[in-house]
Amino acid sequence: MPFPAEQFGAVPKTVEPFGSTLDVRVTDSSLRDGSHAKAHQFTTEDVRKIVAALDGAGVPVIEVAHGDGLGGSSFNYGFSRTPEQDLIRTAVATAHNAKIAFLMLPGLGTQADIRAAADNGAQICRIATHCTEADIAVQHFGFAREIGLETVGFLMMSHSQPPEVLATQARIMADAGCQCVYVVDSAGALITKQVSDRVAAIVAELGNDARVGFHGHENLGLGVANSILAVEAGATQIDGSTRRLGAGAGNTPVEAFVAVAEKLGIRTGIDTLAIIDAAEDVVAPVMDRECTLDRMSLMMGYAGVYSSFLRHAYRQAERYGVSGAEILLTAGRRKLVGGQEDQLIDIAVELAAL
Ligand SMILES: C[C@H](O)CC(=O)C(=O)O
Ligand SMILES: [Mn+2]
Repeated sequence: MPFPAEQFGAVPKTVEPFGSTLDVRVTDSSLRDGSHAKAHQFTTEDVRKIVAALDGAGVPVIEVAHGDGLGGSSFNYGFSRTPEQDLIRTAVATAHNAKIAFLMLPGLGTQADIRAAADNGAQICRIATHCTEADIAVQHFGFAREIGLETVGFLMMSHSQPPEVLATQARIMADAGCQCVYVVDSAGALITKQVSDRVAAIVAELGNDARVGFHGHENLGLGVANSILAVEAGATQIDGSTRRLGAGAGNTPVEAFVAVAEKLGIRTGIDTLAIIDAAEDVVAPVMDRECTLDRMSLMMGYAGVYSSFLRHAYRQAERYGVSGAEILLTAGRRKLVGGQEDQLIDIAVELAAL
């Protein structure tokens, strides 16, 4: 199989090897990307139950934060029920083996938020920018490394740029101290080869300077397939959410990815049967509803819309009595990006006036 663990012996000096037993390191994002699907209403008890189950199944990294990262709790993005640092503290106290990661978007979260998360025991700082704006994260990567955190960079809405642009942006992140740059399919719009080409371009650019990861959404039903293609193209970190608990139609389901990986001989270190049970018995009961590939989610993949817009679009459709699918199609045509949630209101108002 083309997934030798030995490849991690060659990681650059800035990147710690995963060890000799993993081919791919999975990050479960249910407690961060899933925050969008829960309208940011996670409780410490939800976190305790889910982290205990994921950690028990061998998930090596668990991400916890507001859906829009540290500092995301706001009028524009939606207020958190529980302060995110409380959620992070609970996750750290619960996990025996898993590392706890958090997300932050420069401009929303601050260095003080990063410091607080580190003080609360989080070990991995994931910094997300729109995929043409890596330069706004340079000081954040530097700071996170300075205080001893492992770093990940998210190039959001990666479908919107060609591989060579992403490679240039990945270089900016790696030079700033980012240890793994992710192709982030925020809209769930990437289709098979489009993933391979983007991952391969970044792998070629970064060489041994940093790893490459892939974060998928299920809006076109391709999360698992795209993630496997990412691994074949050289990605060594893969995101998913157990039971697909994430924005839009949800993320790559960790339990399905792990099952497929096992069959392909790709070692994730996760117990397939235990994660299948965790999905059914622990994560599903915490969800408001299943993350499904219905008309609205499919529209996001089809039109290239940021998955976190889903619940916002539902809300504005109801408020102004217009079609949610039309809101999303218009958002796709206008190429809205994360942070422009308020423009969904403008679109709904315009549709209502037609
Ligand atoms: C802030 C976003 O939810 C980050 C993410 O998961 C994505 O772009 O996808
Ligand atoms: Mn996401």
